[in-house]
Amino acid sequence: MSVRFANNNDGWMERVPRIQKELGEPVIVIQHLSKTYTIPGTDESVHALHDIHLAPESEFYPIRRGEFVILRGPSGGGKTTLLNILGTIDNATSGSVEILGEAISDISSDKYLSDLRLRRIGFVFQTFNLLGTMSAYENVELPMTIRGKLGHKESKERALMLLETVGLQDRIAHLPSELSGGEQQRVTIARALSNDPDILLLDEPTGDLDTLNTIEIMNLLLRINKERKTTCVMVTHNPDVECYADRLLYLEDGRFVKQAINKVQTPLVLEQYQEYLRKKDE
Ligand SMILES: Nc1ncnc2c1ncn2[C@@H]1O[C@H](COP(=O)(O)OP(=O)(O)OP(=O)(O)O)[C@@H](O)[C@H]1O
Repeated sequence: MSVRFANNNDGWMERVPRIQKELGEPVIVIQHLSKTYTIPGTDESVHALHDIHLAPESEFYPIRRGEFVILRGPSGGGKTTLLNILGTIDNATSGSVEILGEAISDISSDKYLSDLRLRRIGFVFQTFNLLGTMSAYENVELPMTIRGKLGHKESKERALMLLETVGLQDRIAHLPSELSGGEQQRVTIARALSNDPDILLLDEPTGDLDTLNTIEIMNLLLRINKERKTTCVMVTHNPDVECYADRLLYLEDGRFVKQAINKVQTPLVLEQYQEYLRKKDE
């Protein structure tokens, strides 16, 4: 699909389809973003992203504060690559990336980027990545201890409050190995929220979960997105959770090929969804 450029940036929000929810200012803007991986020891390279945009001038406009965006598309399409670049854990080969009004570039220092990640971006992956020797409570408290902004009492209170938010007030002393997959993912989400990030980046957060836990985790994310206005960018292969997004972006062969808007975010209802899955299997 072609990228349509206007003559200027003025009034781009007028072109954006209206949704029920109020969104804020742009928090992710990318222009001419490309990523090529070179395969070590060979002349071969893989073009994971090709000149993509999330920009005022493009039909794929910037991601705005409070927006819930789901990235979909076939395997190898570039979804994780894009998420890693947005999370500043990988570099673009060319193009520009602006996160929360700050330009990210090759010359951004490691200290600056790690500080940005610690303060303003939360990560949730398919595999829960919890520290196995630490309790749920200690896992959630850790990023606050690393940041060092809160005193011990405040960070303890905040960790307990976050564990309550994700419904794990009765599991605070459990080790990850003593928790179910859904519970571990809740701890990961609580940990990702510990420094009150502006953006949550989620890579297949329900990939390892059953139907009930998928719905519970998606409902939790929806609540966080709406109540805290946390911008969510989530990669998933599950088309059934598209209803949770404000916007769906489809990436194929390293390019955005399609975008769809949900005027209203709609949670799945467990019984109806189970019935739908049963009928689909018949
Ligand atoms: N570290 C790497 N080195 C070389 N090639 C890579 C690397 N990471 C990703 N790629 C390649 O870049 C392309 C995009 O990969 P990416 O993981 O971003 O796709 P994806 O859409 O997330 O796929 P999936 O849905 O299977 O997770 C693929 O062809 C992949 O093989």
